[in-house]
Amino acid sequence: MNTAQKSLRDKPVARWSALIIVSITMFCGYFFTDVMSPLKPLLEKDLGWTSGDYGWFTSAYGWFNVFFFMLFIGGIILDKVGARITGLLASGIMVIGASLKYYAIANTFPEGATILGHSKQVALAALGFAIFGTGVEIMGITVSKIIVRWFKGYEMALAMGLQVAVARIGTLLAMAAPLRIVDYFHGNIAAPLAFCLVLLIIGFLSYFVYIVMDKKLEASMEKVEDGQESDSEEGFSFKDLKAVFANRGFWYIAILCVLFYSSVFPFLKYATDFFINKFGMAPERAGDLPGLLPLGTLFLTPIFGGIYDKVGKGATIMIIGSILLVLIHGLFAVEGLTNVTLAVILVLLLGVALSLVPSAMWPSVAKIIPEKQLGTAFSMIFWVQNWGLMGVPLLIGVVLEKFCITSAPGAEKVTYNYHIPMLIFMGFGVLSVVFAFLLKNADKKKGYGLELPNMKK
Ligand SMILES: NCCCC[C@H](NC(=O)[C@@H](N)CCCCN)C(=O)O
Repeated sequence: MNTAQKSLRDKPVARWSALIIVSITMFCGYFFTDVMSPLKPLLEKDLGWTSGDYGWFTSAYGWFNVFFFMLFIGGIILDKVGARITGLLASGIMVIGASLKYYAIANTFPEGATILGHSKQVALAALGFAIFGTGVEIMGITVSKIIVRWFKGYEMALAMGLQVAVARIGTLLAMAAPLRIVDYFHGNIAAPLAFCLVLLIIGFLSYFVYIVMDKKLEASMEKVEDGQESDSEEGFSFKDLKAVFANRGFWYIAILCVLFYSSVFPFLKYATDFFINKFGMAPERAGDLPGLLPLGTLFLTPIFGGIYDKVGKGATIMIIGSILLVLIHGLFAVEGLTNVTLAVILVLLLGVALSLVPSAMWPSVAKIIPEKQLGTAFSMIFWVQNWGLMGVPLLIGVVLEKFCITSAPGAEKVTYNYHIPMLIFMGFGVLSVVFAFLLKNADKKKGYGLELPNMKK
């Protein structure tokens, strides 16, 4: 009898239950990450923010991750103390950061009070978002490692795809719900944040259930020969870090990651405003259009993940997704193309791209990097990616304010031409294609197995 069968991870109900629990925590995190995006026009109109303020505030998500190496520290903690404590800390940090952001938006501050050249409100909201961003990103690497722990040798890409799909429901709600919630609460712009905060607390509490499951898994793994993978045994070492850095495949995937995501998530931060300005959509409905993007990914990410599990072709999937990005942002950039049906099609296609690349990229990390270095590797990839999540929204905000205003100075409503921002997003797409090809080439030479199925026969 195969003793490996006795581990808890070998029981489908157990591993899928673990996945559901951690997915709920991430869902809440993704909802909060993007909840302010559809509110950009309102922040400008009601609270007097500028595009520059908005870009700066949005970039705060990555501040601590990038400059204080919080992902790196999170990765070390994860590898040292394991997913139980790290996940609890991370989701607690999410709640703290979100509370501060809510406080900033829900209150008014004396006029003229500034911090770092921004109004006190913008600065406090940014600080809250920076704290939250640290928590949600560390939670992201923790969940990645949890999935590998439970699903390696099983439906790993499908599981990662489903987790991301559930998280995308959070993004979907973040696009479609906030303006409706504001409306329902008679123009209270902080109401969507309060709603999200409650969800985050639920996500935090649900993580306690995972902790119980993880303890049981560890106990069951101690009993089997070939599954001795307890958290305490996987310590961080600088040797591991050196090994990760010395791996060319790691760099290709990390650079592809920052380029690809730089043209998707920062785009989402401005998408509502873009559709209002370019396609003339009514502000109350403009959030619905970017909401279509995560909608498609809900179904497609697990489908593409399943294809990768069974058929392989991971590197090719990433190339196709990157090429799609170039086409989509290229068409968005064309001036005069203002047909709403076209916008819907392009957003849906962006959803396809956002399903293709992540469904193949994340499971591929586990093929390039040995499991004991995975915590370190995921944290370093997220660190590289956070430069884009931080820098690109800031860049777009500055570009909009400096070069794209089309309304007369002092006009009640500021309007923008999004041509240059869309060209910037397209540029990231072009570079993604280059790095996706480099990755495929490296796979051929080094034999990572990116074109091979994930599932054991
Ligand atoms: N197993 C890894 C899954 C990562 C999913 C990936 N998330 C990220 O890259 C995060 N670092 C940033 C999320 C920003 C959310 N708006 C994803 O595709 O969502």
